[in-house]
Amino acid sequence: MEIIKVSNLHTAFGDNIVHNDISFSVNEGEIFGVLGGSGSGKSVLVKQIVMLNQIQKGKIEIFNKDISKLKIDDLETLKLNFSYLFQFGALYSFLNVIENISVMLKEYTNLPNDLIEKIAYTNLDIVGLPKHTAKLYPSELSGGMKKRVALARSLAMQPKLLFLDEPTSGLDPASTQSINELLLYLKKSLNITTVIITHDLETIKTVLDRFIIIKKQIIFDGNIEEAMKSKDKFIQDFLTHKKAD
Ligand SMILES: Nc1ncnc2c1ncn2[C@@H]1O[C@H](COP(=O)(O)OP(=O)(O)OP(=O)(O)O)[C@@H](O)[C@H]1O
Repeated sequence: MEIIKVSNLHTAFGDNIVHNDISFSVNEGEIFGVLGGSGSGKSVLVKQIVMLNQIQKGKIEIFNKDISKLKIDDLETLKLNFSYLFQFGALYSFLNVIENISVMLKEYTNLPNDLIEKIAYTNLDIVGLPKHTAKLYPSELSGGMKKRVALARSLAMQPKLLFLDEPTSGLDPASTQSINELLLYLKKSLNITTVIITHDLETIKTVLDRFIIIKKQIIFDGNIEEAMKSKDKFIQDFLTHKKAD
């Protein structure tokens, strides 16, 4: 089942044409990648899907609903179904780990505090962080741990759709691998549909079910095996990192 359907999207800022007739869809339960060189419009595209940026021309449907036609109340309800980790890992420095994980639950639900704490501890465990990290502050965490806390905070709202912008950026290879393993574990255990913007070759090869590569238009839509077989030089260079940035 298609969860997101983007049709004939055009986006331009002045003379700068960023998206020229972009169409693709994301299926339920898959980990879908949005790839492309720097400035190719990945962030703008994802922000349009999560309704942080306006759609200029074209259509985006989520759960079969045209998001530009929804009334404000229906939009707010729809937004509760997804989490967007913009600048993945940005935590509140003055809150400890468990308070950071609880933030959204406190803001968007009327659940009692003891239940919020229980949910927060469950999500701490889901992302593989031991209980004793609960009272630590962000300054006391490694980069990989911060990303896990940010992920736990998003998962606490039980989203059906998760958007991750560069989930492994700034991490060493070992931490990157463990975040990639976590993403695969989450897919298996929670069946969330995930859209990831990434440049990381390991993530592209091991985590993504399917991906698009954009360069004004969609120049590739498929899985890693299909991409590897492509004769297109840009795609080959992209997958060997000659053109990923
Ligand atoms: N509000 C805006 N006003 C004008 N131009 C914008 C605006 N937002 C984005 N752009 C332009 O749109 C293009 C795409 O930007 P975007 O941030 O989506 O790129 P990206 O693919 O995510 O790049 P990167 O990998 O470097 O993060 C860029 O040329 C950028 O300068």
